[in-house]
Amino acid sequence: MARRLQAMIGPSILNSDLSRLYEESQKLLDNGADYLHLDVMDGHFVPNLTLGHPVVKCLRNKIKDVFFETHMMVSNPEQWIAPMADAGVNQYTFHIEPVDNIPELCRKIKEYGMKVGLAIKPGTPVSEVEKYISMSDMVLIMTVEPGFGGQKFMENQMVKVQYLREHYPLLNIEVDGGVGPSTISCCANAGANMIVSGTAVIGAADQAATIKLLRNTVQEAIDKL
Ligand SMILES: O=C(CO)[C@H](O)[C@H](O)COP(=O)(O)O
Ligand SMILES: [Fe+2]
Repeated sequence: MARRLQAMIGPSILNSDLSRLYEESQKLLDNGADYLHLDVMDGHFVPNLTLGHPVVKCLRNKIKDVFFETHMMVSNPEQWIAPMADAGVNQYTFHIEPVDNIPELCRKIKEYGMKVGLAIKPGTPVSEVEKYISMSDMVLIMTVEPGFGGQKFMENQMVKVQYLREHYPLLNIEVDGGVGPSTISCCANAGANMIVSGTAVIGAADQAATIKLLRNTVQEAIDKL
């Protein structure tokens, strides 16, 4: 059977009550999340700090069979490959902007048994990431400036998603930043299939219904491709 794109919702726990990281994560999964998007910041690549591999490892000890993606907003992504692999991360998504040898990093991430995600900031042209698609499992198009949750969705980034979907029909394309019920159609129609949503899901009165709405909107758009 031919491979088919799948709509997947990966909530970001960035704006949740981080003192209850496990409970908040488990609640998201019980409410239908397909994977967890864990935002790692180093206070250098972005002006904020979040969590690192020790916390991811503790979370992994409590949540066994769920796909963990770490979104590495760090200046030296090479440094954290081994610790994140050891922490049980499934996909290591890094920003290409500060990296000199992207193929080498992709190779090393795979060597450590993780999938490769390539992320670009809003100001980075899609041509910069296109060169490395064959070495990756997913491309992340940021729809806010990385660093903080709760920002406004940048609709002008959809041209990048459209371009990638048109040229790479089976590529996993993720969007991240300001995505929720009011912006999901835009992402779905452009061709994104992996959806990160933080504030909109965490703050939803009905988390399960919100996750379902996001996934259904994306799956319907994919099925029309
Ligand atoms: O990478 C991120 C910020 O740099 C977060 O994943 C993203 O902001 C999700 O949160 P929200 O949906 O609230 O924007
Ligand atoms: Fe993120």
